[in-house]
Amino acid sequence: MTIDSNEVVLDVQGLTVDIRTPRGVLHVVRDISLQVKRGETLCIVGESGCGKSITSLSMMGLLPKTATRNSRVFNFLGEDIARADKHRINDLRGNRMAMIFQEPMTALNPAYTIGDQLTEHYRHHKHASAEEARTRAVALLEKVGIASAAERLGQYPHQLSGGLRQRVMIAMALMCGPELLIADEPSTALDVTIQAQILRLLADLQAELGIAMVLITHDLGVVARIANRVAVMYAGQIVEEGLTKDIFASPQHPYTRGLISCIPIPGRTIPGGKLGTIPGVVPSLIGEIKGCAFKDRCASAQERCSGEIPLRKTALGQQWRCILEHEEIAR
Ligand SMILES: Nc1ncnc2c1ncn2[C@@H]1O[C@H](COP(=O)(O)OP(=O)(O)OP(=O)(O)O)[C@@H](O)[C@H]1O
Repeated sequence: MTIDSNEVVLDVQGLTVDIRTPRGVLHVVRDISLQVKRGETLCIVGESGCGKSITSLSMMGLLPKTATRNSRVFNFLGEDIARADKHRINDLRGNRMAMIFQEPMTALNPAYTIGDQLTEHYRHHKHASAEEARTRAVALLEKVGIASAAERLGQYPHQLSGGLRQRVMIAMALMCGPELLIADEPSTALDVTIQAQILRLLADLQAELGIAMVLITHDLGVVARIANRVAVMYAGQIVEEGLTKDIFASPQHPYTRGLISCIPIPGRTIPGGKLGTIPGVVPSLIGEIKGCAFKDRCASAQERCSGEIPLRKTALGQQWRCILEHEEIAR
């Protein structure tokens, strides 16, 4: 299929999300900007608790009631969805944008058959007959690699293995032909061989259908395998962003360097023969973070890291937030 790879499907500028809790307000997402183009996979990567899931839920309009979202720009296919009403968001969700969750059992209803769950949304959004919806459901189950698809329609989620349930979730997300697919740690709950199959399947479907995909992961190995671009999140901010090949070849932010040093890369010699770790924990998200959020864990931090942190860019579009010069950062 012909893909206009310059068409921006999702354009988010200056997104902030605060969550009210009994302990105080958590500033979970702090002024982030992201764009995803048609036919592209953007991976958002970072440690647990850095705001990846809340970022993805905000894109789908699925934030908890205790959350407040603000943004300068929040466009989906050129439409300002920050101002769209509930009815419009419901219409877009599941129809033109879809989400795959980490644990399919939380998204699948145990009381309904796979067939009912696959077809209900489609019939509602596409005004399709039961027969049309069934035909599409069988075709999609086959597409995601499920054998005896027609018979599977009559089964309940608990009758399927974890890997099959995740395939059903992917089929369900694709039923209405979405233009944006958001996958939040889609393979984390599965065992390693099934993980690889699910990621391969997602990558193949994304390429074949030309969908814009946002993949949330804490695993840089996953990023290396399927992302075109990567956004590294830390404490609610994007600290580095760029093409995957550039980020792996020349990571600029000390946090990105730390993450990369934690994974085995073929052909790389590891100093001392041991993979790295990043000591310390993510800072509290309550209150303001002065200067660089990573400074307390950064081996290269200096006094000026507590001041204003500039956004730097290469000519090729890689950007990062760090005040230190290249030669000041510990290798
Ligand atoms: N409903 C909620 N109420 C209160 N705090 C929340 C809620 N949802 C998320 N948080 C907090 O927001 C922060 C970011 O959470 P988020 O789930 O986005 O992180 P994450 O990077 O996706 O982590 P993980 O990889 O563990 O899912 C965390 O501190 C989390 O505890």
